[in-house]
Amino acid sequence: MKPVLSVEETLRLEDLIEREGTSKAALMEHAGEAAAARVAQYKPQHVAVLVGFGNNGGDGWVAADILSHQGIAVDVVSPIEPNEIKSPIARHVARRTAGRDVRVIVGPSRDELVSILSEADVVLDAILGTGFTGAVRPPFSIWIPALNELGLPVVSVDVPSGLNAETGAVETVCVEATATVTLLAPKIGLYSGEGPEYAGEITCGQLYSHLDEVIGDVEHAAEIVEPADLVDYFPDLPSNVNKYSRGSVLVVAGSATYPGAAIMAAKAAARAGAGYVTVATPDACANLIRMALPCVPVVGVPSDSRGAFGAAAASAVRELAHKFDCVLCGPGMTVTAGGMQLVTELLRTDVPLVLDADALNCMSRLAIGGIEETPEVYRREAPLILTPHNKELSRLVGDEPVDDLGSAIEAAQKLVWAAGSDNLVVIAKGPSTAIVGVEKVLLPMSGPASLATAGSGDVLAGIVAANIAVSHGDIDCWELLCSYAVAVHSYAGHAAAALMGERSVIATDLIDVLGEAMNLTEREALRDAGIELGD
Ligand SMILES: NC(=O)C1=CN([C@@H]2O[C@H](COP(=O)(O)OP(=O)(O)OC[C@H]3O[C@@H](n4cnc5c(N)ncnc54)[C@H](O)[C@@H]3O)[C@@H](O)[C@H]2O)[C@H](O)CC1
Ligand SMILES: [K+]
Repeated sequence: MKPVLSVEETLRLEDLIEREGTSKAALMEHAGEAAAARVAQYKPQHVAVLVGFGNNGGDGWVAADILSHQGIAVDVVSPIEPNEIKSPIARHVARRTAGRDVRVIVGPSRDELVSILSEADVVLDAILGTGFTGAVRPPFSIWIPALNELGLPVVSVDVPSGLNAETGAVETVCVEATATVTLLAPKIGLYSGEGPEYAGEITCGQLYSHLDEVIGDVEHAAEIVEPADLVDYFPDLPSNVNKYSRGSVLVVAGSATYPGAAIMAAKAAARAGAGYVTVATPDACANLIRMALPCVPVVGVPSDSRGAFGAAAASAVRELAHKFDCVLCGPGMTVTAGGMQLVTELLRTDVPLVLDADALNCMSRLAIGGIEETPEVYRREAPLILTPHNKELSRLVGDEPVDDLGSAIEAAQKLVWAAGSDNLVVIAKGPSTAIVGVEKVLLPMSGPASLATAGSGDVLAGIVAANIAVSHGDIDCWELLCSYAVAVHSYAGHAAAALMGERSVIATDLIDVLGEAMNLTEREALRDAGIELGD
C-alpha cells in the first residue's frame, strides 16, 4: 500500500527528512529532476515551463535547467524577475537557471503567452502546488485558461495548478494535466473532489532514498491499495467443498416497491462465489423474487400494509440469520418501523453483517443527531460492514455535510472510532471510494463511470457479503477484504463496458461479468506481485 498525505502531513514529512540531514533545497533539486524526467518521456524539442511565486515554481526552474542541458529549447514564463522571488531556495534556483541557456519571459500578456506556448511540444506546469489556497488570482487566472485552450500535453508538478491539494476542489480554474508528478507521496486532493478529473496520469517522484524508513513516523490521510496487496484475498475453491461450506449468505432485502434490488444483491452474492444464497423478503414480493431467482430459496416474512418488512419480520429473520456465514441487509427494503426493528435485531446477532442502502437509513433513524453518539447500538463482536454513499453517510452522522472524499473519510472515521472495533469497516462509496477502518483508510482502485448506474450498489453489497461468507472469518484485515470486493466491482464495470459500451451498462450486466472480473483482479494482483502466470 502506498501512503497518501494531507498537506500538513507532507510538511511534517519534509521537516522530518530535513532533521535526517536532507535539506528542502536538496529535495527541490530532486523534485526538478523528477519533473524533467517525466517531461523528457514525451521526447520534446521545445518545452515551456510556467512557474509561480513559490517553491512549486522552484521545482520548475530546476527542471528547466535540466531539460536545457539535454539540448531541448526551454522557455521559462514567470510572473516576476528571479531576484524578486521571496522563497530563498526558489530564488536561488531561479537565478541559477536564468543565467543558463534558457529563455526567460517575465509577465507576458495573454497573447504573448499563447504565442510562447504554441511553440512548445510539452508544457511543464509549476505555477501552484501545496501552498495554493482559495481562488486563483491574476496573472494565473489568465494563464491557466489560455493553457487549457491550447490542448497541449501538460505535466503538472505536485498537483495541477488551481487544484486544492487537500480537498481536490477547483474554485475557478485549474490546469488540465496530461500527467502529474506528485512529490514524495501523493496528495489526498489528487484523489478527492475534482482531482481525478484534472490530474491525468499520476506518478510519484522519489525525492528521498530513505523514505520507507521515515514515512511510518508521519500519520497519513490514506493509503492506496495496489493490486499486489490483494494476493491473499482471493477466495480459492478447494475440490472437497459443498454448497454450504463454500459460504452461505442471507440477503434480507426487497419490498413490493423495490423487489429488483433484492434480486440483484442475491444474484451478485451467488456469482461472487457464495455457495448458498437465500433471500428473506416481505411476503408481498416473495413470489416475484422466486420467479426471478430459480437457484435461490426465497423465504417470505410478514409484510406491512405497503409490502415492506412488517413488525413481525424481525423475529422471523433473527431465527434464520444464525444459520448463515454472512447476512446482507438493506437493498430495496425502504425505511419503515418494521425495517428499523429488523436492523436493530440483526445488529444484536453474532453473525457477520453487511448493512447497505435503506438498512443504513433505518440505522440513522435509531439515533437523533448522529449514530456515533450511541455506539452501543452498532458496536458488536462480529464483523459489521457499512456500505453508504455520501447521502447515507451524511444521515448516519446527523446530517453533517458529506460531499467529497475528505468529508466522507471524516464522517466514516467518526463512526468507526466511536465503536472502536477492528471488525467495523465503512465502505464510503463515491467517484473515489474510501474504505475506513479504525486504524486504516484505504483507497482501492477507483471504478469506471459505467458503475454509476442504478443497482450498482446492490451488486457491490452482494460481492462484499459473498467474500465475507467465503472467508469464514479467517481474515486479518477486513479493510483489504473490502478492497478486494471493490476491485472486483470496478473490474466488472470495465468488463461490462467493453461488452456493452460505457454508456450502456446496467447493473445486471455487472453481475453477468463477475466471474471475468474476479479473474482480472486475480491476474492483475499476481502480475503486480511478480508471481508467474500460467497460460
Ligand atoms: N513535498 C516536497 O517534498 C517538496 C515540495 N516542494 C514544492 O513546494 C511546493 C509548495 O511550495 P510553497 O512555496 O509552499 O507553495 P506554492 O509554490 O504551491 O505556492 C505558493 C505561492 O503561491 C501563491 N498563491 C497562493 N494562493 C494563490 C492564489 N489563490 N492565487 C495566486 N497565487 C497564489 C502564494 O502567494 C505563494 O507565493 C510543493 O507543492 C512542491 O512543488 C519543494 O520543492 C520541496 C520538496
Ligand atoms: K503545479
